Amino acid sequence: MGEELVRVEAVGRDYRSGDRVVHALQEVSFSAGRGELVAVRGRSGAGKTTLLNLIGGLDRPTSGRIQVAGLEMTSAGSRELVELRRSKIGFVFQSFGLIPILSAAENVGVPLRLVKRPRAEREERVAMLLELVGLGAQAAQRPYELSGGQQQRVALARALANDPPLLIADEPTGQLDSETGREIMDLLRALVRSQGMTALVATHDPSLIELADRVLTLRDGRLLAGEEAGGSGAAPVAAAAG
Ligand SMILES: Nc1ncnc2c1ncn2[C@@H]1O[C@H](COP(=O)(O)OP(=O)(O)OP(=O)(O)O)[C@@H](O)[C@H]1O
Repeated sequence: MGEELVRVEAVGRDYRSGDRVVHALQEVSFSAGRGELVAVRGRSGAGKTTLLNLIGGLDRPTSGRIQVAGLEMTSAGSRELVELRRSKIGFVFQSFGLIPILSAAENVGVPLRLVKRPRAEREERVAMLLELVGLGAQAAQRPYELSGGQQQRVALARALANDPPLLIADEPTGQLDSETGREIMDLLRALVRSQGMTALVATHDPSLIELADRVLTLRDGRLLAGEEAGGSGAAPVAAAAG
C-alpha cells in the first residue's frame, strides 16, 4: 500500500430499533492507500452502506476512529465535517442524486459553487469534467432527458468537481442494466487511475469486484479476514484488528 488515505480503527455502529440494538458494524479495521480502488462487498444488510456513510462523515460511529487524509472524522465538529466532506470526498449513490431542475452542467457545478469558486473557473472545470465522462454534448440537458447511465456519468463528474482525494460510491451500478453498469465501472476505474484518487465502492456486482485492487468482505457487520483479492495490499490495521 502506498501512502495511507483512509484509516478505520475498531469501528462499531449500533442502531436502536425499539428495545433491540442492531450491531450494524463491529470492530471493523482496515486502511486504504492513495490511488487504490477498494470494493466492499457483502449481502444485503451486511453493513456496507453504514460503513461508507461513516467514512464519508454522513454518520458517526458508536465506537472506534476514522481518519481521512490525516484528519480525524470522529472528533470533528459538525461544521468541520461539512468542510471535510466538501473538500476531501466525492459521493456517488445508486439513485444518482441529481437535482432535477438543474442541467447536467449545473449539477456538476454544485460542489464548485459550495466552495465559492469564481464563475469563469467553474464553467471551465465543468466543461472539462463533462468531456471527461463523455457528456460534452449533453451539458444543457436535465436529468430526465438523460439515460440512467448518462445520469450516473453526471454524478461521477460532480463527485470529481473539487478534485477530492477520496471517492465513495454506494452501489453505483445498482440501478443500471449490466452492460451500462459495466461501462460505468470501467469509467470509474479509469477515473480513479487518471485522477489518482482512492475509491471505496460498495457493490454486489461481480464485474465491479473484478476491477478492484482489493476487496473487503463484510458479513453481519464484521470484516472477514483473508479474502482480499488483487493484492496491492490494503492491510488490516494490525493493532486494532482485535
Ligand atoms: N437507520 C437505521 N436504523 C436501524 N437499523 C438500521 C439503520 N440503518 C441500517 N440499519 C441496519 O443495519 C444493518 C446494516 O445495514 P446497511 O444498510 O449498512 O447494509 P448494506 O450492506 O448496505 O445492505 P444493502 O446491500 O441492502 O444496501 C442492517 O441490519 C440494517 O437493517
